[in-house]
Amino acid sequence: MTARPPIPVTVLGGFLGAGKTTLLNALLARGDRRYGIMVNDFGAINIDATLIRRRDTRMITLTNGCMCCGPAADQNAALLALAEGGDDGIPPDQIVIETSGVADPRRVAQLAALEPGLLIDAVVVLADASTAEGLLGDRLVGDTLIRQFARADLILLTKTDLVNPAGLARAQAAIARAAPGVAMIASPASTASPDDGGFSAALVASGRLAPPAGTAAARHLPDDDIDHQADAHFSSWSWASRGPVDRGRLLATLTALPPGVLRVKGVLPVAGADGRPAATVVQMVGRRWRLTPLVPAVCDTAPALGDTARGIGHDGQGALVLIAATGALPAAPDLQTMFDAIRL
Ligand SMILES: Nc1nc2c(ncn2[C@@H]2O[C@H](COP(=O)(O)OP(=O)(O)OP(=O)(O)O)[C@@H](O)[C@H]2O)c(=O)[nH]1
Repeated sequence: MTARPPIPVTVLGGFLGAGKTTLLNALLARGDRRYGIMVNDFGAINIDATLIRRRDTRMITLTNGCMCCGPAADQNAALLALAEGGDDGIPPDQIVIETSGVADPRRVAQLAALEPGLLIDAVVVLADASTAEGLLGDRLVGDTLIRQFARADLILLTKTDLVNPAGLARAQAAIARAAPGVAMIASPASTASPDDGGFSAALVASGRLAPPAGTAAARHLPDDDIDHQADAHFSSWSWASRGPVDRGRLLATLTALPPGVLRVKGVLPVAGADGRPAATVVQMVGRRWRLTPLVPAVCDTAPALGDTARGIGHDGQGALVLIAATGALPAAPDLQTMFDAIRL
């Protein structure tokens, strides 16, 4: 009997809204490999589980907290379930772990590496070219980004379409100062895109989604460099719409949020001028927001294990998660009042 070769595991990290789910969707859209996906989201509801368009893909979701600080047993039990394959028992060709935007992806990789059947092939950390410089210098969140970048095998600059060449050069310089010696690639702005099939797809197709040879194993920093309390620096608040919401009031509410709110994401039944609600993905990264129709996940396989987001986007169900540095999130009753007022 021949021993089964270890399954390669790619850990996808990067700060809140850097583009991890977009990249993952581009990867899945290629349909060339059998992926096992593990998604960890920060907040009480795993919105990413709804946004990942999986096809013939086994997915496990872990919600809340930071995977790197949560119980290793939970993460590794989930990974083992993925590695065993679905009902057909066929193991995936590759496992991709999307960490939450506040996690230390290297720590996630270190825990996964404890499993004998798995082989870490890369910790890939995404950097939003339009926000990286500012966030790296931010008193509240800068350390989280520095740690993520410094412990990466490869840094991918996303959103290069949103910056001019000088802005891109500043972002690259700031990241290089935070993570000296870590390989970094950016796509030409012409191929960057907010949608799947843009930057991420071009990157995946180019075969560059792997670290230069020899760097993957080299970046094992001492354990005391790990911030085990990363998730304590961030707070989240979630809201269930329980019915349709008004588009105009939603936008007014999003733009009225204080700048300390770093990330808003969710799926809501949004009613436009004709009054008919449509399941809509709500994305806000910093001050930049985007509403797009929900593309239903293609689920040829069993529902995601641990999927707390099932039902969201259907039957008038909607939910939003807000994330901010601890102390920067408005009081829960105030948020509740603001968002309750957008209901139809
Ligand atoms: N302009 C532009 N927008 C992008 C790009 N990549 C992603 N986005 C947008 O950025 C927003 C956040 O993208 P996600 O892929 O959800 O980011 P994420 O890292 O998974 O977010 P979290 O899981 O909350 O940390 C979405 O509105 C995307 O459409 C890009 O290359 N250019």
